[in-house]
Amino acid sequence: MKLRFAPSPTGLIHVGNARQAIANALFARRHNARFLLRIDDTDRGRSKEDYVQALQDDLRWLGIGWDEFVRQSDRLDRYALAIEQLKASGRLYPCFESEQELASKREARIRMRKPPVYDRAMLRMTPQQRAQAEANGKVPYWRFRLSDHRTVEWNDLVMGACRVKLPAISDPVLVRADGTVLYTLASVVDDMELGITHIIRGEDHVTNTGVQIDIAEALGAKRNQFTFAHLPLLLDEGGGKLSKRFDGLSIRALRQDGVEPSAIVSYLARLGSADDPAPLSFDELAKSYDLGRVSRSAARFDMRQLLGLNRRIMHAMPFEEIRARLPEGATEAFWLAVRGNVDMVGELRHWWDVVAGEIIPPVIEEADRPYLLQALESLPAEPWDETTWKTWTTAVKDATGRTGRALFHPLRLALTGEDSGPEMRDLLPLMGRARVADRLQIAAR
Ligand SMILES: Nc1ncnc2c1ncn2[C@@H]1O[C@H](COP(=O)(O)OP(=O)(O)OP(=O)(O)O)[C@@H](O)[C@H]1O
Repeated sequence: MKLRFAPSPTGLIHVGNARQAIANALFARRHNARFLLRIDDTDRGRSKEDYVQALQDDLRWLGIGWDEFVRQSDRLDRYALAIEQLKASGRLYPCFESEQELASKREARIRMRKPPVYDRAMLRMTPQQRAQAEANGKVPYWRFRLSDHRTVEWNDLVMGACRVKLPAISDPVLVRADGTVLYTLASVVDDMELGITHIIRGEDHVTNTGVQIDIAEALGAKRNQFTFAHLPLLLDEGGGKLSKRFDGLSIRALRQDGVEPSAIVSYLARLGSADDPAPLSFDELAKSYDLGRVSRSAARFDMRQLLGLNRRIMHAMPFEEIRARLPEGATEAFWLAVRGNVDMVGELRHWWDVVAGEIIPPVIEEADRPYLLQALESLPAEPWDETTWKTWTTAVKDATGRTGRALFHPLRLALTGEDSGPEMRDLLPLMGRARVADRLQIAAR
């Protein structure tokens, strides 16, 4: 068995693309299959080298590796051979109509209430007419002649029984006038020659699949040579289509925000499936990965759910795993104190400033200011440990008669600048007496 993920390097990969990469990688791991990363860069105008690098970095960062790597731009000679084969068998035919001519034909068909399918006029062209067109300086592009009357059927691992009626589709252009090949053909040639057995991709390719099965068979593929799985598209939070052109939900942006790769993988692996997203390792996810449990309707990306998963992963993360990404000087005690209160790594800086740096002095209610100075008088001498907060607040309670929120809240606010956060019991020894005394005085002003 062999699978492939085949992105086009036309932008930063987003969570929708990543969902396909993850589905392929998990399925490959589950079935001990080979996994190929194929760069679909036949569109030279839109493909960028920087994106080829970026998508590999993003996949590696997600923990997705591959056994083989190919680029379509290195395989142009293979496509040229396939083109010759299809020309020789009469399945590729030259066309000369301009965009404008095609558009007016389409409009005419729509007016006549006929489906706007290409009428194959060029198939009826005589050799003399063709010679005449070329003599006039026209260079043909080439369409694939789809099988007549055929309905292509396959049993999709996600969508179930699928059918694509070829007569309802225009013969696809496979070679442009400048001789460059289109993705539709290049992809088929690669899948056949590189031994791909399972094609997992987005639902946007369902029609392509009907066409590509017909092309593959014209090139000698067996019936049902490939097994297909089309995953529904992932929509953004507003229900819109994700695009590489807007990078808000790119893997790169989530990484920069400090979201954990394992949270993204866990979330996308199970989003829109019968299994609830859970913080699992890649191997654990692979063990139970089942395309039959993926829903057939579009899934919607939900940032809150992803952050919820991220939070769960961070809460359980040992110090050694996070160490390199903590603010400089941060200790294990700091990590254990704050990890229950952060959604993302990016928020750690703030809590490090709270215990070891500066905070913006909070605004304290007038009535609480003298209270803070009273509390300062009861502040125990160092050394401090996790019992200090209790000892101190008990003394403050006895001295002031305050209890509950009136006792604790002004102290938390004065010391951290926040209404809530990690346990004060844990923060206090990290702050140290001098910083605590200082903050009480500043807040009481
Ligand atoms: N919103 C989406 N949800 C799920 N899968 C998607 C989504 N958009 C694209 N894909 C899938 O991502 C894989 C990589 O495709 P590709 O790189 O062509 O992505 P694309 O976002 O459609 O690119 P482009 O915008 O450059 O056309 C394909 O399997 C495609 O079906």
